[in-house]
This record gives sequence, structure tokens and C-alpha cells, in this order.
Amino acid sequence: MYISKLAIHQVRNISSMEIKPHPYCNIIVGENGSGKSSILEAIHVLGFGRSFRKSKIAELIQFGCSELTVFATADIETSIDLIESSRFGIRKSKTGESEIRIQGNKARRLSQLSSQFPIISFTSDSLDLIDAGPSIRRRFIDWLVFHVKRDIEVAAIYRDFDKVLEQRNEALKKGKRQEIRVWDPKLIELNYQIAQMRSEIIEQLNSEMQGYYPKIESKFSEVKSQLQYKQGWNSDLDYALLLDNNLDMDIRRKSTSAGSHRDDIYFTLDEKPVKNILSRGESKRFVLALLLSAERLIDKANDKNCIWIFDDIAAELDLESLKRTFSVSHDLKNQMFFTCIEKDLPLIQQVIDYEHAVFHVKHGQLVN
Ligand SMILES: Nc1ncnc2c1ncn2[C@@H]1O[C@H](COP(=O)(O)OP(=O)(O)OP(=O)(O)O)[C@@H](O)[C@H]1O
Repeated sequence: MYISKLAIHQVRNISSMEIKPHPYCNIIVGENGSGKSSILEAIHVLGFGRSFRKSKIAELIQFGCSELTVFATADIETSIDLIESSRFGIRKSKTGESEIRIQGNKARRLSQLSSQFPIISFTSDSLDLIDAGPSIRRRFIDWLVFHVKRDIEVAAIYRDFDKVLEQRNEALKKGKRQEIRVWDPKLIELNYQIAQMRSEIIEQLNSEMQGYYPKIESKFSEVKSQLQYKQGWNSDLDYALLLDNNLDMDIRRKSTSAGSHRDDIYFTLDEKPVKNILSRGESKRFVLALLLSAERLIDKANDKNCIWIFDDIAAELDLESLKRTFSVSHDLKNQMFFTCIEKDLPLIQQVIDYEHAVFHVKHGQLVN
């Protein structure tokens, strides 16, 4: 799948812009502050309903405007010379309302749009997957589960778990045992479902990683890399029993101490935490291999390639990593959007030895 047309309105310094991207490789060039990343933000909003940075939606909306909109036409080659087009759109307002359109019809949930539109982003924040707290890794794994399972019910399982956990925590605050126990059967069931889905996907991701990591990082080809699911409770014990055992403590702490909401994934090299071993550049390559492995799983399950967005690619990766990334991504036939400043364009074009489109951006407008 690739975006064949993109229309952006009122996203940061872009008042209105229409682009017809190349099916595989797009380089967005401009000076600092020209609006390159804003194009990537617009694509990200379509796939996730939020910024790829830590910006809130209201911060993405152009100064003085009350909403932003992004529309895309995405094409899929269904056979050698047959292309199927789909239209997607999202409107987000400052006051928090969203309107989602698929083929011109209103959709109820963002997950309906996201399921059609798998986007992978590699930005300066991507290292958070290694460095930041477990919630970032859980979010990544759950996003992958959602795209691999291809089941809209998956989003409902996560939503319900959050709701039930919140209700149970409310009951814990009141300290009423009977009320707390009302939530336990549903919590146990959803906890089990989430654990099962996460465990399966981490195992599959681990196995893809064995192939991709050496392609991106030759230095550690002899060293075993491992992704391990670390459950947020003692998995030797029955979860129901654990909730019972922890009840007094949970009432004191006013929150549920054990469960999927405490899950994490350990990334190790030679059984040592990646976080403590790898340099910053090496960590970026590890994350890149992780993202490529994730894409492979999505691709296998959906026959639908992911759309990649790389912000300021030359600042993030060295020449060798760039070469490897472009080569692997090109083999996978992904649609890619890179941003870079004018001075880095020759370097990037030297590494990309296949057809691509270049879009020059100035003051929030295309200039080529
Ligand atoms: N809500 C907003 N409304 C209008 N302009 C904004 C808003 N938020 C940010 N901007 C401005 O939009 C411009 C484009 O930002 P963007 O991050 O897209 O630039 P860029 O080309 O990627 O720059 P760099 O190379 O420095 O990363 C910046 O000047 C930024 O200050």
C-alpha cells in the first residue's frame, strides 16, 4: 500500500498543501523550520491520531486555526495491473473532537482508520523504545498486536482492560472488598487475553529480529540478541490467587499492583540489557532492526506494507546505517518519506541508487 495523494490543511506552518508522493521513496528537503517534519506529522496523525513527537494535537493545529485535516488516497496493487484506491481522512479540532472518514463515510473509531494505515516512524524519539519506561514498549507491542491480529476486537480488549482496571482502582480507593471483587473476573479474563497476545507477538518479533539485526548491525552478528516478555506479575502464580493475596496491599496502595499494565519487554545482547551496552548510534540501529522486524510481521499478516517516516535521517544515522536501511527498505518495497536539510541531500542521493522523488519545502509550501 502506498499514499498516492496527500492533502494537508492547517498542520503547524502548512496552511494547505497537496503532494503526489512516489510509491516507494520520497525525500522532503528544506531548511530548518521550513515544514518538512510537519508533512511527516500529518501522515502520522492519519495512522495514529497523534503526533510522533510529544506534541499534543492542539499544538499541531496552525496558530489561529481551530482544526487540522489530513486526507490521503492510498493505492494497493491487487494484481499486476490492477490498482485499488481507498480514501482516508481525519479532522482534529482544538477542543478534542475527531472526525474520521473512510471512503467518504464517517467511521466511529480511530482504530478503524489505523488498521488500514500501518505507519512506522523513526525519529529522534525512537530511542525511547530502549531508554524510556515500559509504557512506551507496551504501546509498541500493542500496536504490533493490533496490526498483526487484524481484528478490530483487539482494540476493544485493551480499552476494556483499561476501563476495568480504572474501576477496580476506584473501588480500591474506597477500600470496599465486595466492590473490588466485582471487577476481578473481568480483569482476570482480559489480563489473560492481553498476556497471551503480547507473548505470542514478542516471540514472533524475536524470531524476525534474528534475521534483521545482523542485516543492520554487522558488528554483533555473533552475539545473541533476545527479546523477552517480562510479565507484570509473578507468572508462576495463578493471577486470580495473586489478586487475592495482594488485596490488603492493593487497598493500602489504592491501586492494582500486578497485571498486564506492569508488563515490560527486555532487550538483551549476550544476556545483558541492550540499554547498558550499546552506544547511541548502535541503539538506533537496534531500534531500526526492531522496526523492520515489526514491519515484516505486519506484512506477513496483512500483505500490506507499512509506510515509513524518517525524520532528519542524516542526523540520526551514519552513512553505513543509511546504506543498509535504504537497501533493506527498498527490498521490502515500502513507501518511505525522509526529511533532510538541503546540505544533506547530495549525501542521501548518493546512497539511494534507485528511483525517488524529491520535494522541496519552504515556509510551509512546496517549491518544486
Ligand atoms: N501550531 C503551529 N502553527 C504554526 N506554525 C507552527 C506551529 N507549530 C510549529 N510551527 C512552526 O512550523 C515550522 C515548521 O516546523 P517543522 O518542525 O515542520 O520544521 P522542519 O522543516 O522539520 O525543521 P527542522 O529541520 O528544524 O526540524 C517551524 O517554524 C515551527 O516553529
